[in-house]
Amino acid sequence: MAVAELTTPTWTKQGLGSSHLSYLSARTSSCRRLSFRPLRRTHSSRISCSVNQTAQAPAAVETEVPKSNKPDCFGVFCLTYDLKAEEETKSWKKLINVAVSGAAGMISNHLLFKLASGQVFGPDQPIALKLLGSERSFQALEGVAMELEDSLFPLLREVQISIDPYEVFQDVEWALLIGAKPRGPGMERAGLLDINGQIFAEQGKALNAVASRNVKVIVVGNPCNTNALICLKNAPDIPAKNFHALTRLDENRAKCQLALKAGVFYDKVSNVTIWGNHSTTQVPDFLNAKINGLPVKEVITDHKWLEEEFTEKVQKRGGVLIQKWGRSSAASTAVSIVDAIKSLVTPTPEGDWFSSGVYTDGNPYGIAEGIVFSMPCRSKGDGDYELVKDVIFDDYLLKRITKTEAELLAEKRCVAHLIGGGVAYCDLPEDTMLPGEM
Ligand SMILES: NC(=O)c1ccc[n+]([C@@H]2O[C@H](COP(=O)([O-])OP(=O)(O)OC[C@H]3O[C@@H](n4cnc5c(N)ncnc54)[C@H](O)[C@@H]3O)[C@@H](O)[C@H]2O)c1
Repeated sequence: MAVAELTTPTWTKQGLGSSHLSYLSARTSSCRRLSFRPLRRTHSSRISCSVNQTAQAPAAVETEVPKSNKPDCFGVFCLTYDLKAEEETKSWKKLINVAVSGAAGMISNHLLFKLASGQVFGPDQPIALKLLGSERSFQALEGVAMELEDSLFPLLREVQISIDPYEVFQDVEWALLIGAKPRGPGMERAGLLDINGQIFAEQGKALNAVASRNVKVIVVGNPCNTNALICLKNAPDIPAKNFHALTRLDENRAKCQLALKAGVFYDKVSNVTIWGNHSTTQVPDFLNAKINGLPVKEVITDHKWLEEEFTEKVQKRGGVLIQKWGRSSAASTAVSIVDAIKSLVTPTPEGDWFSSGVYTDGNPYGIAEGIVFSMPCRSKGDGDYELVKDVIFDDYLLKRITKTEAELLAEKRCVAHLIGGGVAYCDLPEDTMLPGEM
């Protein structure tokens, strides 16, 4: 069934201040009828479907001035615009609440519009966006919300902006945690782990207190694996399995490099795992990866390239991009967040898998427990995942996995004070932040 489509509305200002505009008419693409429910009115007023899109003069409304009963909403999203219950059950799904932190940042500037358009959760999934920013970014956050208003996305039913995670995370089913502090001049990596770790400890506590008990959390802000660990340790009432650290951009970059080397389009590349940390110790796995269903090592016979250049190309991609573009890779990161969500809400194609940084407890590979480590996952499309069992290892792969594992264990020691592990002890061997992601 076609999705309701909001068009140029006839509107009226109702003395509530400039942000309180009331939609009086709307139409659907299939010319169905929508109901409009001004808040605090006793009746729903049914508006006929109209295809007339010429600008109409503002119409006076003679009923009591509607006031929002959604104290935390933004502008036009304080008004309810919903389908009649019986239409809703037939066509649209129940509203989902999605929180995005760092919502005024560069990555979010791409991601939010994908979420609101239906590209991520589907064209029948209405969405409430709850935007978390920092104090410094609050005005920019209002700007973002205004752009969302002006985009007239039919599926976008609510927008809330705040700097308080306890407000923003209320009842959320997805939390996309992008906001983090960049590394300041002279700041050691350990310093960044601590400063951002505190943000994720607080956000973990807030999720634990107010989010849906089955919330899915994707941590993007760096260092994302250890931030995800901190977050999940501070949210003991939410399954640890629900927390992810984003390594999908690395997977996508690895697929692109393999496709380029093999001279095939990237849809022919499958079964690519990124093992470990989202840092320069990450391990893009070419042993288990396939091209046209064949092992990569059979298709790319230049094994020296695979062992010596491929990994570096994946790791340095962000840095090269900054040199060309003058800014970091926000658009492709947003795309990879979309990919990561879609991988959890749609069944994984037969025989394939995707990478995600997930909690290691119970993993079948012998990786140390109690850390967040990127591993190969499959999903039935229900938001959950299972780890893939039928992968192979050789000495080359194991050696590198051990190195990235050691790094994550060192990061864990560094943030012990934030995860209930006693006194922190920081012995990070080297700086392994990915170029371009400070
Ligand atoms: N995992 C990945 O694949 C990947 C890829 C690219 C970037 N990153 C990381 O994502 C993060 C965001 O990148 P960006 O380019 O959007 O940065 P950005 O600086 O453009 O945006 C970050 C936003 O977060 C906000 N913020 C800071 N502290 C906050 C807090 N406590 N709560 C809410 N918001 C807060 C800032 O005000 C800013 O608006 C960085 O840490 C970056 O390193 C991760």
